[in-house]
Amino acid sequence: MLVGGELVDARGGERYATVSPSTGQLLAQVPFAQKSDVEAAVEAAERAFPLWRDLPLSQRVATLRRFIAVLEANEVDLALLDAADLGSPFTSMRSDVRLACELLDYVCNAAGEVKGQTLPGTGGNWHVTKREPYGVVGRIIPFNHPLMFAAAKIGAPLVMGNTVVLKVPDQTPLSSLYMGELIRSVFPPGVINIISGDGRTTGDTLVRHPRIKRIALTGSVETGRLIQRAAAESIVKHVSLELGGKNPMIVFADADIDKAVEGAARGMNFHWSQGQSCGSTTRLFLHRDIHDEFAQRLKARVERIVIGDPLDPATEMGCVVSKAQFDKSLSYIAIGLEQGATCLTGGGRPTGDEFAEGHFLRPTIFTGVRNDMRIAQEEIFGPVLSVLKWDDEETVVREANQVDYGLTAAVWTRDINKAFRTIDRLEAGFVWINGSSSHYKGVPFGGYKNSGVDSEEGIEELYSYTQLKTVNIVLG
Ligand SMILES: NC(=O)c1ccc[n+]([C@@H]2O[C@H](COP(=O)([O-])OP(=O)(O)OC[C@H]3O[C@@H](n4cnc5c(N)ncnc54)[C@H](O)[C@@H]3O)[C@@H](O)[C@H]2O)c1
Ligand SMILES: O=S(=O)(O)c1ccc(CO)cc1
Repeated sequence: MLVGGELVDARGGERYATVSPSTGQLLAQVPFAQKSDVEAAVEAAERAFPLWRDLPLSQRVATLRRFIAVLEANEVDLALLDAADLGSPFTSMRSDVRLACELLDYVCNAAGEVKGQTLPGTGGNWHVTKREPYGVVGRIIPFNHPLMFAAAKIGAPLVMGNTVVLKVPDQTPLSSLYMGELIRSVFPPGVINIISGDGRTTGDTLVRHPRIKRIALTGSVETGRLIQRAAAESIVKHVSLELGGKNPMIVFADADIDKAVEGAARGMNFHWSQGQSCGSTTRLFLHRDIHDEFAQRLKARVERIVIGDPLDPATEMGCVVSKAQFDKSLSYIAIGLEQGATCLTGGGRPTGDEFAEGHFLRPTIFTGVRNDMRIAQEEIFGPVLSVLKWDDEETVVREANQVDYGLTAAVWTRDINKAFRTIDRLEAGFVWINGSSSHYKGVPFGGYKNSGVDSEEGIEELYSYTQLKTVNIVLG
């Protein structure tokens, strides 16, 4: 782990194993941070804060640019670690490193735009606002894009003058820990501290720390709720949450079917993450007139996806991260069948000896899904797509909204009026018209309803790592 500029183990020597999801082999024993280790990381971040805060913005940006250069120079090694630890394809993990660099580049460019205001004077006085960092920020990330989240999600708090304690994902810690080694000399000691461990001890200690006012989680709804409660039991905190989704993609009969079929396959992120993406469009609403043809074309499309060894550059889809995630997908496949849906393709492990040991699953499509079925309501976080048939606009919008989540949504039509009418009524924070899956540089991403609080990736994220101070200059 990286604490106060030093590479350290847990003080008591506690470690846990991380295992390859594609072969079952032990990859490494990594430090398991206990309460005293979290305390040490927070103290190191506190010590580093005044100097880092007082650096001119241009110097903080220059430091982040050196960080980007280190990531770029180590793209292959970082991507290999993620492919081995997570099971996603090496080529996708290389693009994750590049995405992290792009997101960091945006943060560097946008930082100068985070400004205070001058307000109309009262009685000759001046009133100005300024933005100040919080101090130590606790940043907690999930398993599905390990390096990308570890690198990109520390950019905004750091550039705004905070120091950070980053808690890396339990299942996929290797690339984040290696990143700690690589950036040890880039940042002054204690500005960025990187700790590994679990949620219950390591994450919870960080969340409850009485001198951390600002906590940010990317993770599940369940963890988001636990964190809101734990934070509130400690002190009053600013908690931002990027959580799960059960995202609808609505295809009208007039849509460009070729593009929409590709959009549905890409929207599931079979290629990028085996469906383990919060923004995946996992509920596909097909208009009755195109339903059968569309479903058949989508089946043919996903059956062409090359499943294989995550380390092989030719692989398009790897395996899911753990036995728990594998079993969860299989149990939802069983539930889908039990509740009367039809498995159009997939439904289990691919055949072949090379798939016997790993957590490999075929892309799975269910048709005949009703909105009240569990596979239409609950986040599976695996390669399982639910297809629902629709007739009238009002019903499809109602059903699209009839879930507890509200992260992304997609609408496919050639009619701009239909498109806007529909997106205006969809309860989701990030909506595509004739698109899916993509994030765009500088464009905010965040959820409605149980999918989160606040947004990231746009200027609002930078503001969210500052607190507002109003200064009254009394002249009268
Ligand atoms: N909205 C987004 O941008 C986004 C992006 C990726 C993943 N996700 C969501 O993340 C989930 C999958 O990732 P996961 O399984 O790693 O999520 P998770 O919620 O189980 O874990 C996320 C992180 O929280 C930590 N954690 C767990 N319990 C904690 C606690 N009580 N206190 C403090 N920290 C705790 C974990 O150790 C881990 O580092 C899915 O629900 C997915 O939708 C959301
Ligand atoms: O794959 S997802 O989890 O949906 C995801 C979330 C955020 C970003 C960029 O920050 C990329 C992918």
